[in-house]
Amino acid sequence: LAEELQNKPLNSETRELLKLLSKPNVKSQIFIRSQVSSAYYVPGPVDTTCRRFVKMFIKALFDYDPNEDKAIPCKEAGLSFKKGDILQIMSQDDATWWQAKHAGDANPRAGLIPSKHFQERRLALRRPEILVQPLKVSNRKSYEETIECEEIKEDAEYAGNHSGTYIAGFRRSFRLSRKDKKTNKSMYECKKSDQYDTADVPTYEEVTPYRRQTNEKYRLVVLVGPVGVGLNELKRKLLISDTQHYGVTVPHTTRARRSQESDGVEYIFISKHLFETDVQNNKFIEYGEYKNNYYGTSIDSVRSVLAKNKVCLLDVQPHTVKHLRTLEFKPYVIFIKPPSIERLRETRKNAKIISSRDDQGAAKPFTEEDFQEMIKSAQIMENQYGHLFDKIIVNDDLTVAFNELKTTFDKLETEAHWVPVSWLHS
Ligand SMILES: Nc1ncnc2c1ncn2[C@@H]1O[C@H](COP(=O)(O)OP(=O)(O)OP(=O)(O)O)[C@@H](O)[C@H]1O
Repeated sequence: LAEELQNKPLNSETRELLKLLSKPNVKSQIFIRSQVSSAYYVPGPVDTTCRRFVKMFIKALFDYDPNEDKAIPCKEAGLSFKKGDILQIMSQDDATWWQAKHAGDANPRAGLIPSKHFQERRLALRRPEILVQPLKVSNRKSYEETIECEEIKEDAEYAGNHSGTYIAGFRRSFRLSRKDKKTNKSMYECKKSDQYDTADVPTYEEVTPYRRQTNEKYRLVVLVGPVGVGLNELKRKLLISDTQHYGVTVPHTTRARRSQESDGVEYIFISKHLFETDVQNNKFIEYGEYKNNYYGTSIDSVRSVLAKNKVCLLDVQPHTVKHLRTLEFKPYVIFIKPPSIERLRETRKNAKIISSRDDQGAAKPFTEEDFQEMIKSAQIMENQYGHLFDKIIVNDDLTVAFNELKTTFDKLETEAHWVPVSWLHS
C-alpha cells in the first residue's frame, strides 16, 4: 500500500492513518487500509465512481462511543455519535462494521460504526436488562398500582379555569397521571396491552430530507411529556396565538351530552356499541374508560383538523407515537421535558397540578413528590422512547419554552427535515 501511495499527494489525514498501520492488530490494519483508500479517493468529486459510493443517510437511534465498545476492532477508527444524529453511510461492505460519517461533515474520513444487524443482535441480548427491568421497577408496576389515566375533563372548563378563554374542542389528553389516593375513582384503562412494548430494538433508521410543499397538509405535531410538565399550557398558548393556524382534536365519548354541549364541539357523542365497534376496527389512537363511559381520540378527528389546513397539536402517551408514524401523518414529535428540580420549585411556586385535586375538586399546588415523579417519569420516557423524539424542549421558563416551540414550528413549515425513507418511498 505504501508503494502504491508513494507518488500520490497524501493529505495529513491519510498520513495519520498510514502511521496507524504500524499497529499490530490485524483487523485494525484491514480497516485502516480501507480508510486510507477512502480518505484518498473520496474528496475528489468525480472520484466517487472509483469506489462503491452509496449516498445513504441514517438516523442513529442510540448513543455510541467506540471507546466503550469492547467489540470494535480498532477504537481509534470508531465514529462516536448521539441518538438523533444523522450519519452518511460510506460503506456497508463489512457485515459487522459499517463505515460512516456525520452528515454534512466536510471531513471525508469515515469511521467505523456497528452495522444494524450486529447492533440489533447484541442489543437484543442485553434487552432484558436495559429495557424491560427499569420499567418494571420504577414505572410500570407503580403506575399500574397507583395511577389512573387522567380523566378527560367532563366540562370545557380547563381553558376557562386557566385563562378565561374558552377554546372549543380543547381537551386534556390520555396521558397517565398519578391517582389521587383520597378519591376512589375507577381505573382508567388505556390500551395497556402495548404500553410497554419492547419489541423494537432501536438501532438506525434510513432517512431522507423532506420539505413540505405549500399544497401539502401540515405534518402532525405530537407532544409528549410527563404529567404536569406543561403540555396543556403550551398547547393552549399556541392555540390562542393563532386559532386559524393551530387546531386540536375533538374526542369521542359515550357519556350523555349535557344541555350546554353541542355534538362535535366539546365531544363527539356516540353510543357504547358504536364505540366498541370503532375500537375493534382500530379507529382510535388512544381510548379509555372512566366512570363507565368511554373516551377516545379517533384517527379521523386528526384527519379532520388536518383537512382544515391547520397544524394539528396532539398530545399522547409515548407508546402511541409509533402507531402514528405513517406517510399520512408524518408526525413531528416534540418531547417537553421538565427542568431540574430546583427550577421546578422556583418556576412552579404558584402553579397547580390539574390532575391532582383536593376534596372540593380544585386543582392542588405541586408537591415535592409531584416534581420528583415528573422528573423520574421524564427520564423513563426519554430512555425508552427518546429515539422517537424529533425535538426536546425543556419547559423551564414558560415564555422561553413557548418561543422555542414557535421557532420549531416555523422551521418545520419552511425548512427541510429528515424523515424516514419509508414515508416517502412506500
Ligand atoms: N414553565 C412553566 N412555569 C410555570 N408554570 C408552568 C409552566 N408550565 C406549566 N406551568 C403550570 O403548571 C401547571 C400544569 O401545567 P399543565 O396543566 O399544562 O401540565 P400538563 O403537562 O398538561 O399536565 P396535566 O396533565 O396534569 O394537566 C399549570 O398550572 C401551568 O400553568
